Amino acid sequence: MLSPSETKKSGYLTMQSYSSQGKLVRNGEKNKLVICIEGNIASGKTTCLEYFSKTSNIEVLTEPVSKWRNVRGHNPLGLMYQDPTRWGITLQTYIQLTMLDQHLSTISAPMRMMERSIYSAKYIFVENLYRSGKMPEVDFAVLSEWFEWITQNIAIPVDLIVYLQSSPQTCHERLKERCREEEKIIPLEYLEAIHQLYEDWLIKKTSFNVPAPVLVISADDDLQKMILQYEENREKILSGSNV
Ligand SMILES: Nc1ncnc2c1ncn2[C@@H]1O[C@H](COP(=O)(O)OP(=O)(O)O)[C@@H](O)[C@H]1O
Ligand SMILES: Cc1cn([C@H]2C[C@H](O)[C@@H](COP(=O)(O)O)O2)c(=O)[nH]c1=O
Repeated sequence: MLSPSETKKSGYLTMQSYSSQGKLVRNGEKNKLVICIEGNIASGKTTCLEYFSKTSNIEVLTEPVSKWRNVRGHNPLGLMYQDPTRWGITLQTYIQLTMLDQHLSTISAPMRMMERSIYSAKYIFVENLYRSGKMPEVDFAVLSEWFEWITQNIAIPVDLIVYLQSSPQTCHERLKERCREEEKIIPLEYLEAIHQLYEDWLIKKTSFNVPAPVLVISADDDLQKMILQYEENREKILSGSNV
């Protein structure tokens, strides 16, 4: 372990000190806001990020789905949808790594808006695989140990969660329209299960720790109305506040 005075440089990451909770923290980015856009599959997260990417002084990070579809020639996302019991751990281990990589990468602007988080990968998707009986207990235990080690030892600050709250039916329609090959077999029931986990986490707050205040935006509207909502909420989002 590094002592607080030691510095370890690992490319994009300079870990130099510990927080008051004893976690490794990055230096120099204390004043930068991190906003995570959360929501069901095809709820409109990427579209929302595209809209805000036109604002100056915001860095936008979309989910690294292309990596999940192609790691050294393999497609863990596709494999997971074909056989979740066999490949769920493979996909979720890789997603956890790539999300951690995004959280720890240097922020190039005063504010970062990113799609989902290491938290939703675990609290929504791993949880869903496990609860639906598609992830073996041992796989869930190993992923949970990894997640707990990461979140207990590394500071992963999030200032605001913007929850795009949409009905599973809307997401199902949009998902069919988007037509990602791997997702063609997703039934409405899958989106309903993901929706319920999101609601328990971010609205009822009865399942897992919520790492930041939550701003809820209803996302069933057409694109024009969504833009109006984004404008109505612009100030809150850009100041990292839900009030
Ligand atoms: N408000 C909206 N009304 C209609 N279609 C939308 C809306 N927002 C996004 N879409 C479309 O729905 C699909 C999923 O949107 P996307 O932004 O990729 O969702 P996510 O990133 O949450 O998975 C895309 O085809 C997108 O063009
Ligand atoms: C974070 C996360 C995502 N997935 C799957 C769900 C979707 O098929 C894609 C992400 O697409 P979206 O349109 O951005 O929602 O990846 C998963 O299976 N596990 C996860 O942890």
